[in-house]
Amino acid sequence: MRIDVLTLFPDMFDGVFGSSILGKAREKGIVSLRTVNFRDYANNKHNTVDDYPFGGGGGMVLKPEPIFAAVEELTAGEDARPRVVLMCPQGEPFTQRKAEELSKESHLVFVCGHYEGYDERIREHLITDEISIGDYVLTGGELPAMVVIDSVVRLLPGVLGNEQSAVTDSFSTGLLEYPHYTRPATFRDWTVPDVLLSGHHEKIASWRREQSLLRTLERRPELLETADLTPKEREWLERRRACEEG
Ligand SMILES: C[S@@+](CC[C@H](N)C(=O)[O-])C[C@H]1O[C@@H](n2cnc3c(N)ncnc32)[C@H](O)[C@@H]1O
Repeated sequence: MRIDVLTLFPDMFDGVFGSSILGKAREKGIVSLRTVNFRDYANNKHNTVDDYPFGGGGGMVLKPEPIFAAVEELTAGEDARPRVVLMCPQGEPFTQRKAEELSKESHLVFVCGHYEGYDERIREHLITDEISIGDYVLTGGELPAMVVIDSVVRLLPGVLGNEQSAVTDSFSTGLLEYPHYTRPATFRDWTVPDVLLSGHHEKIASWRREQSLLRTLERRPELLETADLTPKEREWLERRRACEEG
């Protein structure tokens, strides 16, 4: 996969793109991660990328020309138009489903906004997706782009080793993940559930599924509405719910 990030602050990505899973994915050649400073595409002698908003008001607005020029150069000659993702607090809330969807693409371009925002024509005529990482406002799109890129790249085949798997991660199954324990089996009188020490794979799998269901019921009950559950599991959850309420 190829990922290009348009930003005015490329240095912000150095540590994140070179460390942990992203660094390894890059070393293995699974992903190419590149930052492009769209100030280099400014079409004026002072390299200005922002201007005052028409109609007045506070804050500066990112101009369309440098961002269009950068995206058009990065995507020139490609048969299919790549996804061009704008980081934006007004965008679609980011989810694991969206990460899965983006991980199927061969080329992604991320556009990081700054200041008050960007000229609306960028949204109307250049962007294919707008993503928000939550209902709060950050200074720029760099941190949100890092969040999205990390969650997409860890889903690419060959990125996660055996020691870590995305398959059972929270949200991948539609549920929250079950609790984990490791050695020692007893720590300060607190013991690990017996079943996990039993070596009985079927019992362990069924305990984990039950814990996943319970945890989701307690913390994110709305996820259960769309989760892939058996009729037996739905009945069991209903009984649990009734017990808790009654
Ligand atoms: C200060 S914000 C602009 C907010 C804008 N005035 C508004 O109210 O919608 C500057 C840039 O940071 C990025 N940004 C801020 N919060 C974000 C969020 N929750 N998700 C994604 N991007 C965000 C966007 O790229 C945005 O253009």
